[in-house]
Amino acid sequence: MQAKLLLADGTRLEGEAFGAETETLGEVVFNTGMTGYQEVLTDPSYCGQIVTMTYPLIGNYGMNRHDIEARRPFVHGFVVRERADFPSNWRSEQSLDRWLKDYGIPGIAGVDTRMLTRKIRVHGTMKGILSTGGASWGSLEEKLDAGFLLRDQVARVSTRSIHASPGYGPRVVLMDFGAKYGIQRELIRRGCDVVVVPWDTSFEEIERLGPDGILLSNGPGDPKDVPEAIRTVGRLLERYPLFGICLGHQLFALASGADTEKMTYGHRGANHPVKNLETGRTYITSQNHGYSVRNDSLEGTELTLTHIALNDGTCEGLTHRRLPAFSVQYHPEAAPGPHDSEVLFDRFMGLLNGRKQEKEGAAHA
Ligand SMILES: NC(=O)CC[C@H](N)C(=O)O
Repeated sequence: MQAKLLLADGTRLEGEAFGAETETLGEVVFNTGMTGYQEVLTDPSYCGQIVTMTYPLIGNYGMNRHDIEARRPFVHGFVVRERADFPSNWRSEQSLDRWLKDYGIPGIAGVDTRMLTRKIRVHGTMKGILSTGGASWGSLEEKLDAGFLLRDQVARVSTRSIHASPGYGPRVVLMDFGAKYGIQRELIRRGCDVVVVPWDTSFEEIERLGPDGILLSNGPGDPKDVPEAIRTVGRLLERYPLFGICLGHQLFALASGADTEKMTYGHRGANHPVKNLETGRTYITSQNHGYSVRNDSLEGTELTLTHIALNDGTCEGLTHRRLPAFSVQYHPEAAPGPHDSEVLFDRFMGLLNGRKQEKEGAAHA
């Protein structure tokens, strides 16, 4: 079956259909990871996006239950140069094609992904429509014109109810804006008592859960699309130790008076160099974002720029000067990606334990 991908600038790409037979509209973005397509497909931050992989062969190690990052995928479509029909790996349980079919996600293969990526690098990410159901170019043009990109992705991907992973360590309320499992895994590995709450949980409700600290998760879309969450974060910040990751980092910045902006084509891949300005060390990081905190908006706030991207100088990390709160734009949970930055979870544990001891000290005094 033939598949068609039409971009907002009029570019028409034809290829071979795989995955589900359907039609989907989304923001066309590219990811440069050589491996990790399974973690990419299941990262809820891709909700509403059609992802192009720049690595030319995708699907060769199949799909397994262990490497998924959320209860289901939210990505809208998948674009590859060549897909592997016969995966070969001892962990593989299913082919990429079968898995995409099961979740109703369309894919297109045989596309010149280098040309597509260069286009996005120059003109920026753009709206596109992908059809695997035999639609005509004319009907796709109409639908692309009339269709619009989602703005309510966080509400679509966040958990609907509060749930816990009990532990004996400090209690962390994880605000789920589209959290990857990797974040919870890192907290549980450190013994935390994790309570996951929906993105729009009120300050009062979080307070009733008695947290020792707050983790703001990654998530899809423009951080300014969730103003109620920004207000809640502003109040939590004054009260609890806090760690923000990716979208969580952007919400922390907005709640502290800084500003964010859309990037031309963003950072999506597993080898983005980031420099820690405090130590001078450079880390290789996993990233997936299309917005960033404006460095020039930090003046007049209580935030200090702690990390920058070495490719373009954009903001990758912040610390609050008065409060025990910090954030990074990249993914320390590293799924997919290098494990360089796991230490950030230890830094957060340091803040949590400090607070727990303070509380216990007060109770015994
Ligand atoms: N992975 C994320 O949390 C991404 C944050 C935000 N949606 C962005 O694209 O910048």
